[in-house]
Amino acid sequence: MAPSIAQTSTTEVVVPVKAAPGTTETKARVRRIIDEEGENTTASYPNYLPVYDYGEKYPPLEPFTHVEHGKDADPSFKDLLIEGSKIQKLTPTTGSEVTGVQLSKLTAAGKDQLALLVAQRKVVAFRDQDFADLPIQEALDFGGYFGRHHIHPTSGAPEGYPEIHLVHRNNNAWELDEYLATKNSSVAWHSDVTYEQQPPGTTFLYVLDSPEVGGDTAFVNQVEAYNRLSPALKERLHGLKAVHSGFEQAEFSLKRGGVDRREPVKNEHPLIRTHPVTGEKALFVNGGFTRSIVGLKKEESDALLGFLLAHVGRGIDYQARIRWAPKTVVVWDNRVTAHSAIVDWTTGERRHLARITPQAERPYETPYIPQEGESKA
Ligand SMILES: O=C(O)CCC(=O)C(=O)O
Ligand SMILES: [Fe+2]
Repeated sequence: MAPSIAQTSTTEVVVPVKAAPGTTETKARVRRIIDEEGENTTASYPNYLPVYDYGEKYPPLEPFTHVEHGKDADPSFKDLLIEGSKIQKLTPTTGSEVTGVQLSKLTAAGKDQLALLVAQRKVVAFRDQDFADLPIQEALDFGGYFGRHHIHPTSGAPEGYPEIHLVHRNNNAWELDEYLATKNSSVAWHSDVTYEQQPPGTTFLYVLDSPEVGGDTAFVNQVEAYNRLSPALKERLHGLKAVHSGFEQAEFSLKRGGVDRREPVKNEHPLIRTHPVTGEKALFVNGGFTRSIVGLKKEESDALLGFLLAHVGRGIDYQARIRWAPKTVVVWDNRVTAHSAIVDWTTGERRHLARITPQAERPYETPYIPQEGESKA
């Protein structure tokens, strides 16, 4: 029977392993899903099937200077939204869909404009892309323009390309049942790997296989989530920091027999972060990794964080939901959004996506300034 991939509480992928990790033979440590499916795998992109290398251990990430290309961008978008292309808003505040643009053909100016457009719209779906058909290294070279590649500590990757994070399920039905036995919903809002000191910015997810119906991805706009707060609460939240932790993800992975390729870390980030390109402020908390608010007692922290996460989670009036048509590449700004897979298909169809995750600046905040019409009282 084909293996199934279990989902962590943060929707990151964990390997299903039958053998204990940490054996000494290097060869035995590498488990390749295609080996288990056999050469007759029905994956459209077998080169993207996940490999988990138990032998690999990476040193801690070093700080680096992030170059934010969105700052250099021409706001006319003339090198991105070229003649014949079409852009359409998905909702008034959040998300756009573009046709008639081939991302892989963009010039440097076009890529700068891509970073700007994504910062403004938060998430943009590009249809009819050749991305998945490129050699994996070319896709990585493209993504590397936007920042240093993040290598995920626990997820599977295509063989030889640890910079690619994979989402892969091919026998969803029982897994969803198992998941829903203890949870009411599969929705798990998160921003990616925010436990890192420099979490990702402009991020790419492209589809390799997807169910005919279902398995969409939802994105919520955390600038809008911030804007909706009262001036009094905004002012109070400024200056506060929250702890973001990767320990639970690592623990979960190991418990399931998966890998942990780097020692887990915690980092403190401002609760309200400023986007370096738009100057917008965003509520920077997420259910995947934000654990507590620094300086508050436990009950206070739990209550405030609980309110903020519930606020983001019910923001259907500032979300966009992307349907994965074949050859779609979704680009989003992880600094100002959270997202969740929607695990709603029970047909056993394969869902297989690849993520390229350039890291960005260390989150920073700028002081609270009342918006026009806002008074603190
Ligand atoms: O499966 C999805 O729709 C989203 C997966 C995810 O959270 C990610 O790749 O960052
Ligand atoms: Fe994610």
